[in-house]
Amino acid sequence: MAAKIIRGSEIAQQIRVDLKRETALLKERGVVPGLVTILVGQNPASMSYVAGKQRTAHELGFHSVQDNQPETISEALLLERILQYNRDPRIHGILVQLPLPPHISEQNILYAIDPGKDVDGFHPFNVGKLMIGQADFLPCTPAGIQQLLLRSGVPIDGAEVVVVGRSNIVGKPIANMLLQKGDGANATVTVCHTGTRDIGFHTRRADILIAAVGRPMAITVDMVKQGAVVIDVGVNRQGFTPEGKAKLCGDVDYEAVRQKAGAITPVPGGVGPMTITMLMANTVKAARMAAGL
Ligand SMILES: Nc1nc(=O)c2c([nH]1)NC[C@@H]1CN(c3ccc(C(=O)N[C@@H](CCC(=O)O)C(=O)O)cc3)C=[N+]21
Repeated sequence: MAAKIIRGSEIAQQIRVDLKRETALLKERGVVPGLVTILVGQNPASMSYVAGKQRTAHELGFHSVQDNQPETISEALLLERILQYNRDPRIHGILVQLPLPPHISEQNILYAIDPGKDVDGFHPFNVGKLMIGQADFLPCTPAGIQQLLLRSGVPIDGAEVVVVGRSNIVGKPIANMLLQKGDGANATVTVCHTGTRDIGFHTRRADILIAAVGRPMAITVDMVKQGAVVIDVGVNRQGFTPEGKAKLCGDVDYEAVRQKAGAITPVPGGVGPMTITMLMANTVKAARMAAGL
């Protein structure tokens, strides 16, 4: 039987309805969630992501600021802008779109963001809190994955989860989150990476397989257990649609794997829309925290 399709775009929409209501209630108390997205340079993919974030922030009624900086901006000037947003009481969330140009140290930038405004959850303080199960801000893509699983009724407690990929923004945090004690977690987690001897050996044991590799067709049907839940985090651009837009595909051989999996997320329309929505959820949370609510 073909897999159930986990529609991230629909689940994201449901969460946005709640966030919009919560934003309206906050506004009645004089608090308007404020988000700045800082984009350095003109990478087309980054421009499209940041536009999606701004559009969503507007829809929810946020105070939203798009700060575009030239590719040539110095690290010192970018740091200065961040410190300015750290002090700005209208701004509750600061997102610096990654990747940054090679002359700017990502680490220096991420360390400069006020941890209380770090809605990406990338500051080492927030990474550490996540590790000990006390996160204020879960990183957006892992938070989106967890919500997809929870809201699709996928059992996580006791499940064998295999994560393929060990990035700081997806692989490592989702592995940590699903490993925690408590609801929406308590899984047995394996993390595979480019140094893993036989990735298929591990993935075939997975009840929940999370692909965050960054390469099309990295997960083939022979690597998936019958009935497994497959979460595809890949956003790869391959060719163009007839309308001339970049065509997206994930890390999973979708057409083949959907015949074998129990459930699967599509690309687009799976994890991506959830990532943006969790950014909005974190911004609402940052605004509540700043107001002492
Ligand atoms: N500081 C920082 N924070 C991020 O959260 C961050 C980042 N840098 N750099 C790049 C990655 C990637 N990312 C995506 C967000 C939304 C979609 C998304 O909405 N995708 C849609 C399609 C969008 C399209 O058509 O281009 C979908 O999958 O349906 C994808 C990818 C956030 N990232």
